[in-house]
Amino acid sequence: MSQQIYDRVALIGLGLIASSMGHAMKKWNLAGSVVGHARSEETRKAALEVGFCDEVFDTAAEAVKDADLVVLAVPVLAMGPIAAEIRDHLKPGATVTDVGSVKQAVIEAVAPHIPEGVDFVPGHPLAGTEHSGPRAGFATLFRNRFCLLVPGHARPVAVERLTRLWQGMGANVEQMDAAHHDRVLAVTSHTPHLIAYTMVGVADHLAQVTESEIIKYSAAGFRDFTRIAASDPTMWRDVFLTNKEATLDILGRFMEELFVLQRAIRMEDGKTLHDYFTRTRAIRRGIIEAGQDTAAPDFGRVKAQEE
Ligand SMILES: NC(=O)c1ccc[n+]([C@@H]2O[C@H](COP(=O)([O-])OP(=O)(O)OC[C@H]3O[C@@H](n4cnc5c(N)ncnc54)[C@H](O)[C@@H]3O)[C@@H](O)[C@H]2O)c1
Ligand SMILES: O=C(O)C(=O)C[C@]1(C(=O)O)C=C[C@@H](O)C=C1
Repeated sequence: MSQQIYDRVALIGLGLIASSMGHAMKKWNLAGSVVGHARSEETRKAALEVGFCDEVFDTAAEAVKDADLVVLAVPVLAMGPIAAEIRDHLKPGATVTDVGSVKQAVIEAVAPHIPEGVDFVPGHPLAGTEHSGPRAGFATLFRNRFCLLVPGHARPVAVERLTRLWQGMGANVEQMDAAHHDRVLAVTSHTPHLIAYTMVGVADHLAQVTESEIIKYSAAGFRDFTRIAASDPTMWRDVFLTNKEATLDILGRFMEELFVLQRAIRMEDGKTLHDYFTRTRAIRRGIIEAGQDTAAPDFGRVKAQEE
């Protein structure tokens, strides 16, 4: 049985990530109580019904009162206004964190509202699904996934405590600076999502392929694209608007490579295609091998948490 790390945790925004955190904190007894706020009554009711919140509040200001940890789990562009709303209601000594997919923009928007005596430790769990809302969460979402923390000026004791919470939820925690985070994520998450959205859009626009054919003949690769392209539109709109430069840079490089392959196909240059695919296959194998070494399930710890 894990040890409680916070007495009271307030989740602001009760969607996939917040509900998964709530479930995980309850399952492994990491918080004395979990309270929450969502704008809609329907979402607040769902959070109580599903059981990942003990109490819900109509406003974020009420929810954060007395909380030791406040988790901002709303779309990236909503973080700043929420921080402004809660600033005068935070408990002295509390920690504020967020789970946004972009870090520099969140820090710029939130940090100015963090009062003296409160620590801000931005974070980002590298785990998700294409589903959203309070019924989408599950306790094991973060298990064996990375959670990146960007501690900035936060006190080490606050960073260490939040690290223990994420570890308790099964994540491997690492620290990174915000600019590097945004660049890495532009490569590994943001641009791939944009490509998936585009590919599904292209298929949709092809007049000669009817919708039923797309579904009927959907091969595994395309189905994976449709899964990714089903992700929440508000969340991803905010990601691209706030990680603009890094995404545009990676997208530019992507298009350069695409033109190389396009030319190789037109010129029937099989060697270029074969060499390219050999290189990418090695990258995929490297990721899997790295997973076996570093990000592989720590069965001992997970088992201990389950007991
Ligand atoms: N879904 C993923 O794969 C994933 C993974 C890691 C991090 N994130 C990040 O986590 C955060 C939450 O994402 P999620 O997947 O849980 O989303 P979600 O859509 O499931 O939930 C978001 C919640 O925020 C609320 N909300 C939306 N706009 C709001 C506003 N203006 N003011 C107040 N509340 C608002 C929604 O009603 C909902 O309760 C985002 O910042 C996202 O970038 C998402
Ligand atoms: O698995 C998925 O559905 C995801 O897209 C999760 C994913 C990712 O790109 O890996 C999406 C956004 C995040 O900020 C973190 C994780």
